[in-house]
Amino acid sequence: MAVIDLLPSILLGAAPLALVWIVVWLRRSPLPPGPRSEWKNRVKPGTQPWKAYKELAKEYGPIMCTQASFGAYAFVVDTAETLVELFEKRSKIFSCRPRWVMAELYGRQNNVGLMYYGEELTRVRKVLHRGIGLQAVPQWENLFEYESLKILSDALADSANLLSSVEYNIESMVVRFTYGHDMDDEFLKLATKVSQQTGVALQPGRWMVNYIPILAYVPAWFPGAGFQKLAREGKDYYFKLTRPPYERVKEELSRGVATPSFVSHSLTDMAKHPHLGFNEQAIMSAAGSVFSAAVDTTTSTVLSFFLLAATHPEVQERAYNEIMAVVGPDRLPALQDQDSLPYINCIMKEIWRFNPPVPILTHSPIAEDKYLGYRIPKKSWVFGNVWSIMHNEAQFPEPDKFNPDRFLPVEGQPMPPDPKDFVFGLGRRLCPGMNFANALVFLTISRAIALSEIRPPRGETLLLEFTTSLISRPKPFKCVVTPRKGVPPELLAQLKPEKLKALYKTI
Ligand code: HEM
Repeated sequence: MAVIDLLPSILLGAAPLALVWIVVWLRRSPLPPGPRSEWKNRVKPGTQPWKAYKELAKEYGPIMCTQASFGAYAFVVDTAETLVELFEKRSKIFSCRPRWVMAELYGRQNNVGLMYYGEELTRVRKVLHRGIGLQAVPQWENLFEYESLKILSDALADSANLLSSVEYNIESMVVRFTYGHDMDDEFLKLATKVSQQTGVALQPGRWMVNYIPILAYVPAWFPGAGFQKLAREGKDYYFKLTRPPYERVKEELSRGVATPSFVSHSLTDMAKHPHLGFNEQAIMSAAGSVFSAAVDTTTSTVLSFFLLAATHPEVQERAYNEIMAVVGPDRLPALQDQDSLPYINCIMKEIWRFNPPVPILTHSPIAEDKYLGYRIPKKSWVFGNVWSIMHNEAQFPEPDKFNPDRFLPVEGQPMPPDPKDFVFGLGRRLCPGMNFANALVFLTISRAIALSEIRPPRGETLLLEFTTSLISRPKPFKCVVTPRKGVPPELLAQLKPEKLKALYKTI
């Protein structure tokens, strides 16, 4: 019998199935409300999208569907409650990253920040937790001590170059911590190049392959497949940045001459504690991710401190008085003092609230889910608008005012949300370097206040403006850093190059 003769029976048999499918499809929950196609008119390129989303959320509510392109939906979450519900309470579902095929071709899936949810991510995050988590912080106390003093010493010596010196010092510290070596120019050039390339790979709307993943299989010689050549080049750069420094530590460790570092500790742990399940690829990925994750975010925080301190001298005075009352004039604040310095902690929270270094978190669900009766499809993009949550007028009155007092307890009044619960992310993607960053930022701020005064250049008014980028930081500004009057010379002497050199040797 010919197939054509069977066609009526096949169609008849398939009809009920098709009917069931159509009914299920029609009865699906709706998508959340949102501006859809109008979205592009409401979020102007080059302006901070987190502010536009905040305005849109006033019309559309705590979760809105902004756009859909090639079947991928994008949602923006605007309230603390919804973000905690999705990213933290349902973190089993919402802990993946959206698919960026171009970033995969660039080899960036080895970078933890972009890695998809799964076994490999769990393993790499375990390596990171052991190496940079809370229990690892005391081991690196001398590194933080050194770094906080070096940043201040350079700021006092040449405040005109504050922005570049802060960034350079943080870069050097991260390399020293990760591999136990001093950073050289070649590493810095490579890291800068890799970071630019990652930015290019992630550019929204630029790569057709992000929308039509099958294009990833088109060979490089095929007309129009120039992206393959770029991606190959990007992959080679990433390899050069992450493999040789790792191999060098491994080789030094085998000869017993490795300086303590994240990599040397992790390799030692792998050999001594097989039950941890570490492997070399996971250690190399973890180490290769630290630089990009740590430098921009920490630099943003320290620069925000200098800008906000310069524009708020009264905050510096109150913090100085607290340090004098708790620590006294004869020594510098140390990590152990943090819990006894509530006002300094309020300043840190307010800096992170005022300009969260990562204003928007990007997660993706591994399965379809429902929230408030709305459907959130699998693999969609879910943006957590941390900036908006940190500028919610109900919880943070006058949100555009820098006011550390808002975090001091007032009898009978509820405390506002702690910015640290949001600006470091949530759930299974929570920043593993949070305690590391906290230690460095606390020492840098408290020591800068104890030893110096930070002011705008004479006759100038500083603007509190921040960049529009994945990691937002203050726009270029100038401030003047001078030694505080009356500080005992022995304390200021700790900033001298020879003293710093001696401290560096103890790390
Ligand atoms: C003030 C400084 C910092 C801030 C504000 C910050 C913030 C963040 C945020 C928001 C995320 C994404 C979380 C999410 O998607 O939910 C993240 C991820 C990450 N951070 Fe940090 N971070 C800082 C410093 C550091 C430092 C010092 C390190 C390392 C020493 C570090 C290592 C990482 C890594 C490896 C990831 C990727 C984790 C993953 O995707 O699973 N961060 N950080």
